[in-house]
Amino acid sequence: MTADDASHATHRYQAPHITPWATARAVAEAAAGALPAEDRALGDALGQVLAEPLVALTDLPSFDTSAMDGWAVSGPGPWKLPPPGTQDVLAGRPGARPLRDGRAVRIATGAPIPPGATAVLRSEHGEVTVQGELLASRHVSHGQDIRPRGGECRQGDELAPVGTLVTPALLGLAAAAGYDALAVVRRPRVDVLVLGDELLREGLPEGGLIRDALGPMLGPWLRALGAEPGEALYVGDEEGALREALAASAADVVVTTGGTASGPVDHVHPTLRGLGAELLVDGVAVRPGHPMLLARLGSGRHVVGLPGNPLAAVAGLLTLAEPLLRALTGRVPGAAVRAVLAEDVSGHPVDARLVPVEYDGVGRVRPLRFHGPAMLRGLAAGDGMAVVPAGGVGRGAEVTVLGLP
Ligand SMILES: Nc1nc2c(c(=O)[nH]1)N[C@H]1C(S)=C(S)[C@@H](COP(=O)(O)OP(=O)(O)OC[C@H]3O[C@@H](n4cnc5c(N)ncnc54)[C@H](O)[C@@H]3O)O[C@H]1N2
Ligand code: MOO
Repeated sequence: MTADDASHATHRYQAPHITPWATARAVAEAAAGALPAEDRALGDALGQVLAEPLVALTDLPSFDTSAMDGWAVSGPGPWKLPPPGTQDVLAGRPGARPLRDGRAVRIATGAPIPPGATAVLRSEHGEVTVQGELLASRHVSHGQDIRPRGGECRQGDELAPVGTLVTPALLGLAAAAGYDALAVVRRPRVDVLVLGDELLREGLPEGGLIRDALGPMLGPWLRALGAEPGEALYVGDEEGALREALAASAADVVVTTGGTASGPVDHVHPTLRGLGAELLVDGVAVRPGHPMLLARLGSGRHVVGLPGNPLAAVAGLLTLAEPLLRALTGRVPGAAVRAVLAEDVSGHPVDARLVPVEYDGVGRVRPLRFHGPAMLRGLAAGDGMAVVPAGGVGRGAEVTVLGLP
């Protein structure tokens, strides 16, 4: 044995260590911290996470405003109206003239309340007499249907803390509060390397070749997890191809598919070994997907090795890529979703199982057929993946359900 062989023999890769499923997720989440902040225009920030608190840049509303179409009135009625042809008070038009006691003026929803107005009378609650006087058909209380300046927030109020996911609703709030851009955590760049000479990128499977199911699935899935995925890159099974592809990538995370097992062309372990990578997780006690791995390259970048069987790859995505990307994107974990099983689900004797499930409409989940490691049919019909502990669980038991994008 040469010195080089000896170092390999004692290296951690040579002693496969199966990590419990929950531990693997915790290791992946702890493997990285949030990436630096960047400014993004509102239109480009969806799905990123606030790197700074959202602080109101203005009072909201920023002026006293009418909540209804009708008349701005001053004091108790009846009220005198301005002569016909006088300008109404409309939304977006500044400079409403002051209203004296006993006077009223027509006003639109969202228009600034004229100085001196004490309430808004809704159009359906007022009547104009032939003498041109406005009468109310019901009592008008002081301040009625006036939205006061600052009723929602004052300038400087914190509207959302650091770590908040930028949703469509948050974009609307940010715009209302005066923002054109947001400081958000940069999206991790992820390269997807699809391994395998047997894969076709279009057309029908033939002659022992099959369609690549992972390239088309992983990009959108990674984007939903907050990443910026590149185009899938196809890496042949020849010696050295994976090493070159890893060396050429400048991404924060490289996700590989296939080649994690110990077949003759399974290059992931030997390549990582050759690069001196640190294996943080090397095999997980979960079915499908147990050959999945997580490694850190010398540059500090991470490699998530997903098994080639498509449902096993999804198990690896949910177990390792999701927590790692959650850490890199600064997302806070949502509350675990728990649901009651509508049917018994058999378990693996020692490993956890991830089983595609659908909601049954009354808050329970039922396992789906076509859940074999090489199948996506159950998953594509599903609402989530139930985590079934070793030994299985009976109908009526509660399980954790991992959501799908
Ligand atoms: N002797 C053993 N053999 C295998 C073991 C084992 O423990 N001992 N584990 C099995 C399990 S479990 C899995 S999962 C696979 C993992 O294999 P790899 O990650 O090395 O993946 P491949 O061998 O490259 O492919 C497995 C399977 O998946 C198909 N595949 C691969 N890529 C794609 C793709 N992009 N789209 C669709 N299908 C894909 C590939 O054709 C193979 O059929 O190893 C088992 N073997
Ligand atoms: O567990 Mo493999 O990951 O069954 O397909």
